Amino acid sequence: MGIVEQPRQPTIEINGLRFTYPGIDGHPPPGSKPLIDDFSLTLNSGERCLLVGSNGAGKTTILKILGGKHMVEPHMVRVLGRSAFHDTGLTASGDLSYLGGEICWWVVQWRRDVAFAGFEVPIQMDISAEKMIFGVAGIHPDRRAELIKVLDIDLSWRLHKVSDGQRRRVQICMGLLRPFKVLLLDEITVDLDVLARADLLKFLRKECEERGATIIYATHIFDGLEEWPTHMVYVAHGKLQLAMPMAKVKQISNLSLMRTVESWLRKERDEDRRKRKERKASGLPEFEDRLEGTRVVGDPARAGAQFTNNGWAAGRLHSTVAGEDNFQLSSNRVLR
Ligand SMILES: Nc1ncnc2c1ncn2[C@@H]1O[C@H](COP(=O)(O)OP(=O)(O)OP(=O)(O)O)[C@@H](O)[C@H]1O
Repeated sequence: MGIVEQPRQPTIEINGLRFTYPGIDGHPPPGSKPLIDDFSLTLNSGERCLLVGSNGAGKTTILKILGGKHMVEPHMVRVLGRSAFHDTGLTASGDLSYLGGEICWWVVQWRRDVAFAGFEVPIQMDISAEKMIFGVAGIHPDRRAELIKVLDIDLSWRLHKVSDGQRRRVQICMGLLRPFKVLLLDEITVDLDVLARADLLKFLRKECEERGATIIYATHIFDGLEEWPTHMVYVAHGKLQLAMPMAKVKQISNLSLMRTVESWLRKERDEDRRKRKERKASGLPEFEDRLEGTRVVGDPARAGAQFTNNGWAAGRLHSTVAGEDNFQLSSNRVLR
């Protein structure tokens, strides 16, 4: 099938998003500053957007909000014109799909730790890849066959015996079986070998070009990504720093994608260090906005995360990075 010119319709609309993780009482801790603040972005059908930023910048949080996993006011986030949190039909229908780095429920379910002679012994249920993949009802056989081929899955794999990368391939296949309209990828390719990753990226690109799907992909791995995205979004401290088409990124930086992102993060880190030094010199605590004493709810895997959040400081980057004047800050909510 050839490339079809897709009509430009916003599939993802983020309007002045603000978000703070709730404390133990389900409300943001008093006096806390929002983790995500004044974040606006619009993406259209067919666009593939790379979401980049340093560790703790807020990428996963943004993707989870878009995926309907955290509640925000309905007008702040619209996916296919609907509120992802309030309209559960979006994910139930498969139109919106979120694939995160976390091991999903069925991986956890077949590994249960049992007490045996005083030790915690993991027992694993013996399930085949075939049973998992063919267990999903209502999938077009051609799409299923294509994904099995793209991800090079051996249907006879017993999932308790395969490698992490092989298990991840099955997880990704399950997540892509239904023909999504919006796909949110939170670095899911770390375990994949170079061939599996390249073939998956090619498949995802085709999904956008032929079916008009929209993809946001948060990653720290830029190998083989040079020609993949149509747009780039850079987030720092929960704020949008840059949102632009890839062609423009290439205009403002003649470095490779990885070196370009590296230069942005280096500038950001240098600026953070400078601000901390200034605070310290003026007798203030080096880190702003400590959230000690709050408890985290909603995501047990992150239960300790609040204690590493001390470096979070409000405020947009004041210096610009590669491309200086070409930088478009969060007022530029539409990517062109
Ligand atoms: N459930 C939670 N409760 C409280 N704070 C959280 C929770 N999850 C994440 N955070 C904090 O929110 C901030 C942003 O985290 P997030 O996971 O969104 O960052 P990220 O950009 O995806 O980082 P990375 O590149 O390391 O994956 C971090 O400072 C983190 O400590």
